[in-house]
Parts: sequence; structure tokens; C-alpha cells
Amino acid sequence: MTWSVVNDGDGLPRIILTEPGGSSAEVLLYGGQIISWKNDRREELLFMSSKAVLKPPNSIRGGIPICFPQFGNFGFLEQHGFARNRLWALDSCPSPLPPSRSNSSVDLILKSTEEDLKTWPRSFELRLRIILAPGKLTLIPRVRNTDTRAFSFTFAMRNYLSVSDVSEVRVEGLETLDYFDNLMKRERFTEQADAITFDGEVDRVYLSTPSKIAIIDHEKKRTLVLRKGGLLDAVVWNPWDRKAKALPDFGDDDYKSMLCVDSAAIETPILLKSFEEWKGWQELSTVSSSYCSGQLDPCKVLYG
Ligand SMILES: O=P(O)(O)OC[C@H]1O[C@H](O)[C@H](O)[C@@H](O)[C@@H]1O
Repeated sequence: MTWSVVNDGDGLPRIILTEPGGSSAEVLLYGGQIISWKNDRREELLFMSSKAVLKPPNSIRGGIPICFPQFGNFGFLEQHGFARNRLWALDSCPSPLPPSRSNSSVDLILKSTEEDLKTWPRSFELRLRIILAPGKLTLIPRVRNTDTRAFSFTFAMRNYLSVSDVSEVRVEGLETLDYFDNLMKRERFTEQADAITFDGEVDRVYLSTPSKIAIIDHEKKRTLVLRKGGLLDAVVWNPWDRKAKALPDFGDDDYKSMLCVDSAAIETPILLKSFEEWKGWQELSTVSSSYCSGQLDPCKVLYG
């Protein structure tokens, strides 16, 4: 058995996934949220705010929250939708996805409740498979329309990544792309820089992004690679100092050690007919410092 369910002090069910190579992940059923991912050297790869509140009804400031059925305020629902504020369950029947061949995986499910139907009257099943492998964390989200009518939604896996110093980090893979700037009333711009670097607040939705993005952290001598499918957009967010101070669950200096790079479907909402299912995926992996800028070659980045 490579996963177990434990209850923390607040009674929130928590799943501990371990992998024979020594890496581990912690998942809360609250929000279906991964709150920790450690490599075989026990280094934490995800950010968690020093002021995070791990108690319902708040969403958790860190880890990987799931934004569904709405990203941000791109709609009439609460910011980032309600899935991150709900208690999920273990999914004993993840059909039609075949059972995972990995022992270090777990399937979660969230179904629409009476309360959800009042604000978003569409019946759905949201599933999440979490697979842990050496140096790699894979998430496979699926949404099934269990309603008699079609519906559409926006979606994101918000990856709060832990970095040494955000002002020293480069993001490669998004250059020359168009983006909506949430700080400029969602005006559309084209990225001019040959890599994204950070010296102030950033809140952008990059459009039609490639399937691979590299987050290069020179100080940690580590590159995180985000690969994804079925999720065309990528959100890059850092609140910087002023916004950080305004967020009650965010430490004043926490912005320095985090960067969100999300897999998302925002510009074109996903449309599902009755009883159709959508499936996306993302894989986070790490490569050592040997990665140099401009090497976005799959073999070099992923196996170099
Ligand atoms: O505070 P949260 O609801 O988690 O949202 C955090 C941030 O997410 C998005 O990127 C929004 O565009 C921002 O306006 C928001 O501040």
C-alpha cells in the first residue's frame, strides 16, 4: 500500500502518497488539493503560504488548488469557482479511465451537491487522478456532464511553485505568445521578452501555449518542467509586495519564494454535451541545474 488516509488536528482527511524512490505527496480531500510534493531528497517543491489557513470554508493558499467551474472572475461565480472549497471523496470507480498501473496513485471525485446546483445549476462529476513517480507528479482531471443539457466551464490547476527568489527565476516556453493582462483590464498583449523574468506583480493568462514550459531556478540549481495536455492556456501569477500585504492568508515576504504557473483552459471554455467527458493532464517534473536557457528540447529538459 503506497497511500494512506490520516486525519490532521482539524479533522481534515489527508492522503499521504509515497513512492518507493522516496518522494511523497500530501493531498487534502478538502479542495481535492495537493498541499505538498517532496522529492527523494525531501525537498519541498510546492509553495505553502506562511499564513495559510487549512480550515474550511477557506481555500488553501499554496499547493495545487483546482479552479472549477470558473477560473478567476471570468464568470458570475465566486473567484476560481467552488471546487477548491468542497470536500472531495475517494473515487472507487474511476471508469472509463482504466485503474492506474502505478501503486503510488489515488483517484478523487467531487460531485455537484444541492447547494452547488443553486449557484451553478449543472450536474457534474469532477475527477482527479494523482500519480506520483520518481521526480514526477502527474495530475489527470476529468469532468463528466451528468446533466441533461450541455454546459461549459473554465478550469485551472493552480501550481504554487516553491522558488528560491522569484526575481532570479526565468520562465521559458511562453515567449512570443499573446496574453491577457489581468492587471490591465484583460487587455491583450504579445510577449516580447525571450524569457519571462519578474520584478513586480504579474497576473497574465498566456494563450495557446505549448505543451511544455520550463521554470528555471538558478539559485536552487533546479528546473521545474510543466508538461500539459487538453489545457491550452497558462496563467502566470505573483502578487508581489503590495498585493501580498493585502491578502490575509499570505505572509508579507512570501511572494519572494513562490510563483504560480498554471495549466488552464480559459480563453475557450470547455463545452460538454450531456454525458460527455473531458480529460486534461499535467505533469510536473524536475531536472537538475545542467539545464541551460534555450534547451527546450524534450530529451534534454526531461531526461538531461
Ligand atoms: O486569492 P485567490 O482567490 O486565490 O486568487 C489569487 C489571484 O488569482 C488570479 O490570478 C486572479 O487574476 C487574481 O486577481 C487573484 O488575486
